[in-house]
Amino acid sequence: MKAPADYLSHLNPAQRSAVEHFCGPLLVVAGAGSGKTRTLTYRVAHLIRNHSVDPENILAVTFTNKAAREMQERIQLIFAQQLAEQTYSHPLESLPLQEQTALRSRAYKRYIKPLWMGTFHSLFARLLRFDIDKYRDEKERKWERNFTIYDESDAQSLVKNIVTRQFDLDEKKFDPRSIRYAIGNAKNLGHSPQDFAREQQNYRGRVIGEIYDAYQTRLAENNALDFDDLLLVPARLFEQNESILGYWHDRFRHVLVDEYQDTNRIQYRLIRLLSTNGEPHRDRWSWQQRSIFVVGDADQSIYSFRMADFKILLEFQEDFGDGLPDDDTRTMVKLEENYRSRSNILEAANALIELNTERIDKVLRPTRGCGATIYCYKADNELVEAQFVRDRILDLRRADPELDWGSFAILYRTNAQSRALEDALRSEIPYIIVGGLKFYDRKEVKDALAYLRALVNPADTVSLLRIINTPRRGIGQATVDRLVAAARELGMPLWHVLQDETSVKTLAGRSAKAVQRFALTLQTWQSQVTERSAAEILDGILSDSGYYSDLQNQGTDEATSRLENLKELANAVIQFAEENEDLSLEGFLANASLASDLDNLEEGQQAVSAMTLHSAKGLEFPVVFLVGLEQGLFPHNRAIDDPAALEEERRLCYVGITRAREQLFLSFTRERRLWGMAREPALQSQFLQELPSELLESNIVPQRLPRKSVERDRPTVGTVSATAAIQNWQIGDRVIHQTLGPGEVTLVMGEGAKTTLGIKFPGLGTKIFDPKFAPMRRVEASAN
Ligand SMILES: Nc1ncnc2c1ncn2[C@@H]1O[C@H](COP(=O)(O)OP(=O)(O)OP(=O)(O)O)[C@@H](O)[C@H]1O
Ligand SMILES: [Mg+2]
Repeated sequence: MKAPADYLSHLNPAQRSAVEHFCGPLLVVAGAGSGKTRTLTYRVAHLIRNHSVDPENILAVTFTNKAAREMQERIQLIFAQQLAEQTYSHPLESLPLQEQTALRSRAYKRYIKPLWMGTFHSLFARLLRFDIDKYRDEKERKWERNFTIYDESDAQSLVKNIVTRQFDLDEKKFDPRSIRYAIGNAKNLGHSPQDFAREQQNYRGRVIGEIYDAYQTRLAENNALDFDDLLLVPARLFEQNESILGYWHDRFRHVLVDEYQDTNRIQYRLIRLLSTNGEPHRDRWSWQQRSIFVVGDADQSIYSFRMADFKILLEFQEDFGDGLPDDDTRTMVKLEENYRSRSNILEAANALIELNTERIDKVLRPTRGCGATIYCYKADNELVEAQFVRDRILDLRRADPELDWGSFAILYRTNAQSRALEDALRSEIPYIIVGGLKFYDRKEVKDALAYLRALVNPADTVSLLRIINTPRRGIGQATVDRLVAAARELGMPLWHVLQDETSVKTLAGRSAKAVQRFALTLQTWQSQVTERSAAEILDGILSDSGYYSDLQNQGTDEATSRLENLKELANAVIQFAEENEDLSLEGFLANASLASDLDNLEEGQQAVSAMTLHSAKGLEFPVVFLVGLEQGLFPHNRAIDDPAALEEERRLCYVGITRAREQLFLSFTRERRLWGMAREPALQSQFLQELPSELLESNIVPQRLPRKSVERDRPTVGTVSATAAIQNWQIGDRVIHQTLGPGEVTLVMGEGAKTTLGIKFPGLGTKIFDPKFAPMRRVEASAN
């Protein structure tokens, strides 16, 4: 019998029961901040420590790479502490620093390294590195294990290339972005190009089907996968090949998933296949020595636009408990205490989410006392709003030295909102944009990665094309076109054509020389790929290709900053090698393609975090600013007339509020400049009105609408009587709508009781209403 583990004392009884549950399926459902992620983390430690599960047999899925790192650190600490007790009979913290480091490193090697812990994409990309060579797509095409991962912009440029060059279509009519989106959706539904084509009714759809088909061909030619493939290919592989599924099923005896409410159908398929080996029914016996453990909160489901479906969470018990005795407590644990937020913040969050109709009621009690009142600030415009945020951060820091920059988060609905905030913060406050300014999306970083990819996987024509004349080396577009055409004609990859003397000789003398020099530089470094470290190769290829000197010659501030970014990329290569004991370029490249936006946020980094609400999931901060609470912005314009979408926006607001531990600021503006247009009047978000007014303090004059007046579906701006509604509406009439604010009638259809109106709201476009039911009144009749 092992001594009880200390870490169990960090858990409440419900959390503990979830951690101690050994075999079979288990669902933990609970509201925000109730310790779901903590429970999952401790469970991994417990499986290893108490049930002697080999870490190799554990697959733990996190929502971000950062979350995976945090969990690993926590588990590493638990085992370092255990090793300290076993080896020295002393607590870890009492040992000399050197011993502590040695024990941590032993814990890392023994327990963390063999664990498979990460996002769906990173875990299944890793799995494909073992087995993708056994996969065949519907056209019997195959991929090699050194495949390249195309991120979104690579995928888009491939689509663009097909649209404009291969199909000779007008980019304006066949927008590569929306076609890539359609392909992504088809893939997420598991539809092949053939399935897709079969469903199309019109010409455009059929053309997109052909583009999809060509896109797949090009991916296969380039030995590349896009992000969707990282999940779709393993799912198909498992279904194609029983023995491969059998192997991984046997390997991952314990599967754990965080944020299960945002799982999509493909992710679900993977989890289900791995846990059940594809068998429809599992009895108690078949669950022996294995488990599936998921945690989630349907109220925080915010990724439906990426096909996430919280019904997957609601169906878990039926799904995995099928064949087991009908006993709720065996397959579900509820956590009902919130450890994160001050009670007043939690109360506001609970009151808001209760307005959603599509939800299951939950209990979420505070464990912490009341904190500072939530403050709601009305600003004149987005610049003043940004100044408010900056000034509050500075004030709070001055007042409380314990608050470091990392204690603050600024959350907004759309990425574009960050600019004004950045401008205000820049000179005085260190900040990072989580998810917006993607390091790996910067041009110079992408160029450098393309060089590296071309070295590792010369078949990767997309990367080759990106760098063939970057920096300019006299290989003009006409030359590139000829080379590409030659590659098609000869049926060989572009890379071979570049090295093929006969083809190169057909080019004009100067171009031919430039091509030869370029090919030679690549060849030289290619031959070093296995011998030198990734950092040396990066430095070497950027020097020899002339990339560095080109930037140095430019001498501008921008070029300097690009050089700094490339230096930072070299740091990333080195850091990756150290952390993963992996010196290979392939390893680094896979990691770089997957680097989630959230990776910009490092543990303990001294900076204010600014990010979209979507990126904030799972995180917590002592002080949170939730900005831009304006109707049309948040809730987003697209959601206002769609009840299901509006509920998702409300969940997003719930996620935002529940990120705050101590203090919450809300703000909105009177006017806002959006999408580079003139300033437009803005109206406060309905979510502000839905929060209990007694929990808020604000600078708003006149007073906020009393809470009672915002009960759903009850018009409150004026009383709309039947007679008032049946009036002679005319184009040009001015109205006030309860949530959308002032507007002007631009369209009148029908008459009397059957009138329908089109009303234009500044900044929101035209909306169609039945005046009998719309919560609005006429304030000024048209002069006509
Ligand atoms: N039993 C506990 N005792 C004290 N603190 C706890 C306990 N359980 C969790 N916490 C703390 O509460 C906070 C929230 O925990 P955690 O992030 O695991 O919640 P969560 O349910 O995953 O939240 P979210 O829904 O936002 O993902 C963390 O700071 C965590 O350390
Ligand atoms: Mg969590």
